[in-house]
Amino acid sequence: MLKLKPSNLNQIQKTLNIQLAKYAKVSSIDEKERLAKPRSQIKGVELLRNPSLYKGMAFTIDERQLLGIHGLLPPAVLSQEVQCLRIMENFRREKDDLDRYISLINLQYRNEKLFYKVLKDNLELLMPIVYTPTVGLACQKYGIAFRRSKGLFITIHDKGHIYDVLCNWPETTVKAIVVTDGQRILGLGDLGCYGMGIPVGKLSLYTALAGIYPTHCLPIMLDVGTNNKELLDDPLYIGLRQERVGGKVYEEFMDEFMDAVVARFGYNCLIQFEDFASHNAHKFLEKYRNKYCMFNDDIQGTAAVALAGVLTSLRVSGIDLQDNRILFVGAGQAACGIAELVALAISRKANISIDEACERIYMFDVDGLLVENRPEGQLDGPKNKFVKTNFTPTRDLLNAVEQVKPTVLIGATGVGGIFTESVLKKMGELNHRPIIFALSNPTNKAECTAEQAFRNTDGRCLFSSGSPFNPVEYNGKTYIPGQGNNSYIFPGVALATTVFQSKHIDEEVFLIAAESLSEQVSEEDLSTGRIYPPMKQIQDVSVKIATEVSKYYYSVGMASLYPKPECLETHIRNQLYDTTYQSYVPSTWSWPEEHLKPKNCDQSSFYEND
Ligand SMILES: NC(=O)C1=CN([C@@H]2O[C@H](COP(=O)(O)OP(=O)(O)OC[C@H]3O[C@@H](n4cnc5c(N)ncnc54)[C@H](OP(=O)(O)O)[C@@H]3O)[C@@H](O)[C@H]2O)C=CC1
Ligand SMILES: CC(=O)C(=O)O
Ligand SMILES: [Mg+2]
Repeated sequence: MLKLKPSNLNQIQKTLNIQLAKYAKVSSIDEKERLAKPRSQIKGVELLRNPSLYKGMAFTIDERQLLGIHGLLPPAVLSQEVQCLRIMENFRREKDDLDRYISLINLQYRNEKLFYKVLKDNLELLMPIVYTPTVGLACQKYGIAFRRSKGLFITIHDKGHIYDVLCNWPETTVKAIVVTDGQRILGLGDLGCYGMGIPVGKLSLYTALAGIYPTHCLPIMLDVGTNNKELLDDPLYIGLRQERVGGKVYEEFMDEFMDAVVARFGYNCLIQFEDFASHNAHKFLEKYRNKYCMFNDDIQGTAAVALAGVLTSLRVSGIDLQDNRILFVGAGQAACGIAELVALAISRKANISIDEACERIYMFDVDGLLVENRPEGQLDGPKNKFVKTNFTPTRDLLNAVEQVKPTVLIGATGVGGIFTESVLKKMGELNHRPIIFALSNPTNKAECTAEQAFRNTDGRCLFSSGSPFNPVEYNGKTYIPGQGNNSYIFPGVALATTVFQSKHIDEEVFLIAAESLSEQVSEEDLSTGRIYPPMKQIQDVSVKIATEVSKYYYSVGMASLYPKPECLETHIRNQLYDTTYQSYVPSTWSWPEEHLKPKNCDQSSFYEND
């Protein structure tokens, strides 16, 4: 019997390694292709139930035979383009937006590539369905809209076992999580477990607007109960039927969740906080921002999109940033987040302190203008730095506008119509080009409509809203309202963070994102009244934001991807999710025979007689 000499074993191994390394170089399958292949060779009916692999009638006859699904589909083979036509035809036939939402979400559950192809190709039409405003309606009606579970539901009763629940998620590579506890869903209040529509919707935009792989994204609902009585009585309610757990138990639950994510998916896993109640949003941001890779979209993402809108509008109004008076209506997480970032931008631009910058910023909350001597407790929290002296207390917004004489009016209250005709007219009287943002979502919570803003300011205002409005015809001119929504920011920030594996996201990132977004608004856009780039350019916008943010990550040593790619933008573009179907039939190359045998050695010398 022949036995290998141990010394020669090493040599064979070495030679083989070199050959295999060469081979691997030639045939290296990149991330995109690897993910597109049927994982673990999923076949048969299981393949038809896997949304990341499913292609519907686009499976070729060869694929159907090879994968054991021949006969399980109608005989015709359709291209993805024809499938898209069918989806859009059905979309038009649906009777209302909720039905359109349900059928699109069903498509996402069934065939991810087709869903994202259709969404990307029809962004202006479909964004208002998968995102605000319809996603708000869908959350309110989630018991009816619910078809199939998507994402993870972790309840307060899982406390002590959160890591185990995370281990039930089938994907091992999760790069981004959007998490909510459902307490402040858009401007709709506490929707408990029905709020899951928001993480699902936000992550759909991670893929559609920034090309982040859907398999890398995980929506999570932290169900700690709900204080919404209607939901507790709703027979279709999908969550825990109990009041919200708060206090120490809730905080311990959150701490355990953050640590469990790191243990399961690593320090680089990005955690986007979404639609928590204001006090919790601020508290968790302060507590976790330096310890985990996280950000709060309602505070920081919103801040960046609003600052970008202000910077762009100032190109038209011609007033330097530091010379503006900015009045916020609402002093919650969105308003305070924007105010703080604007203050940072002013202090940098004018070379003044943050306190001096805050002097240019005014706030009006449910109890009126933020002035000194309010009853105890009313001025606590981040709004405290914007309290003014020398102003008369008022609960009347028009009076507040008359006193402050703002050049910029920003609403983030969740109170529809609070910018009345007289408030808007006053803004028009005070300013040649008033800047008016009605940021509250969904549409019926907007502080005013686009039409009200343009009409009451003789078409002179620079307007944006959180939810989309149609173009407005006024005095023979068409005005295109901007959509001041954090969806212009979070996809690009998440793209840079996941591709270059930053372990933290600091405030500078949102300043950079805001500047980058503003710079991408062309003079042509401005001439039509747009203060944000058109929605159809948004994937490109996200890549450019990601490029600027990644330059910053490398400049301060926050990136973990080394060696640093030569061109950051090209590297980002190479990572993007591709919605075209991949072929599942093996390509025709064969393993080259000569790579299997060790070269330049006499094989007989490897053996010795037993
Ligand atoms: N466009 C976008 O990208 C985003 C939009 N939003 C929208 O902004 C809105 C607010 O969200 P958020 O900041 O998180 O909510 P919060 O609950 O944190 O803040 C709401 C604020 O509005 C104030 N308010 C309520 N009623 C009135 C009133 N009648 N007059 C004046 N102020 C009032 C509240 O006052 P008090 O503090 O005294 O209670 C509070 O300061 C929501 O509709 C949300 O959808 C949020 C994030 C992003
Ligand atoms: C857009 C968004 O994040 C919100 O309205 O809460
Ligand atoms: Mg939100």
